[in-house]
Amino acid sequence: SRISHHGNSLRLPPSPWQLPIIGSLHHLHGALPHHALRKLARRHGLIMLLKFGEVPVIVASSREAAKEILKTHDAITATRPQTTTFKILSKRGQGIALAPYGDHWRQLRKICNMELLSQKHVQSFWTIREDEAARLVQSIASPSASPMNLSKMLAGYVADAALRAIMGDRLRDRDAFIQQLAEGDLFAGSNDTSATTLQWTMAELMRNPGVMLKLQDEVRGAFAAMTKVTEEGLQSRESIERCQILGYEVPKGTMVMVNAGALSIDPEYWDEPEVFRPERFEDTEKDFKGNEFEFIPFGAGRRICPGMFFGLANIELALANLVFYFDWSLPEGVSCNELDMTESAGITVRKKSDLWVRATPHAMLAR
Ligand code: HEM
Repeated sequence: SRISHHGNSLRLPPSPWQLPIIGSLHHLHGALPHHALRKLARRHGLIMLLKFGEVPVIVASSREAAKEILKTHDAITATRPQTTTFKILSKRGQGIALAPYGDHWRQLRKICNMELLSQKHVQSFWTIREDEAARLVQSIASPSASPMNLSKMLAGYVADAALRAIMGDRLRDRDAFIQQLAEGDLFAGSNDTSATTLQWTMAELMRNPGVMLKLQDEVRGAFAAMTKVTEEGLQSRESIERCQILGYEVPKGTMVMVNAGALSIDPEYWDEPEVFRPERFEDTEKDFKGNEFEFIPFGAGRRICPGMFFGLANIELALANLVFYFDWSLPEGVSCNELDMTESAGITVRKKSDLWVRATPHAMLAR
């Protein structure tokens, strides 16, 4: 369809059919939102215009469109929509992640970048991380005949490591505190993402014993001479001005979404994208830091995740410890191909069911 601007007729992106009040929302009903959006994009194009109720939303599902939004027009699209729902969710824009692009956000972002989440600060928390990783290893090593809920243990590790970095100490009533924090701020972005990444990674490794063995060999080889594993070794935006993306008009105030999940499993850019094959990154220089728009797990542009180094540091150390110290197996009667990999809906796509596994201490733990 077309709109008129100063007498010129401008081309809007294609849209699926809409209903009067709910707009395009019925197209998202019944499936996980990121799956439904990917399916719609296949039918209507790599850039399409939806309506979430009254709110116009541009969804970009190609590398080129993502680049135009997150690089060329980043200053125009870096704000967050201030709809009533967003205001409630963001406690009127006080938390950084949902704050509109402006002075309040700039100040919060500065604190994140210069203080808590700077690479220098993140490095300085290494003793906390090593300490928490050691506690995780100890709790896994405690002898028990029954399988353990690894999802829960990983979530606990991530929360303790983050809390100690932010607050200076572990909390006795951590779980209740997390429940409160999960509603807002910095902390929710930190915990869910890192714990979920670790849980999916371990689940994929359990399903792919060949990859698990390779990773164990690598980590055990690297740390063989040492006594322990050490550190040494979403999104939605809004346009504040009108602009054009791939020749299509994006009117001022349109919500703009880059479907980063769809890009990261698009066969156009990836060979067998749904197969867990970490080796695919061995021979490429592919960057995950917001420069290659088919792979932006931390976003890109002005609103790129400020907690990238913090998250990666926690994830890498925990994963290295898990595969260094233990051999892993599934509970009796569950085979690798039967492992439940169902996703659940949410800002972070969590694993629906917890990961239950058995850990056998590797010989190195005895040293
Ligand atoms: C695996 C771990 C993580 C992943 C995959 C991840 C991913 C993301 C993504 C995709 C965004 C949105 C970027 C955009 O809108 O363009 C984001 C924003 C954000 N993340 Fe993370 N994140 C992770 C860990 C963390 C951690 C550990 C922290 C804090 C300690 C954190 C704090 C934030 C904050 C504050 C924002 C909002 C930034 C803003 O709006 O300016 N994240 N993250």
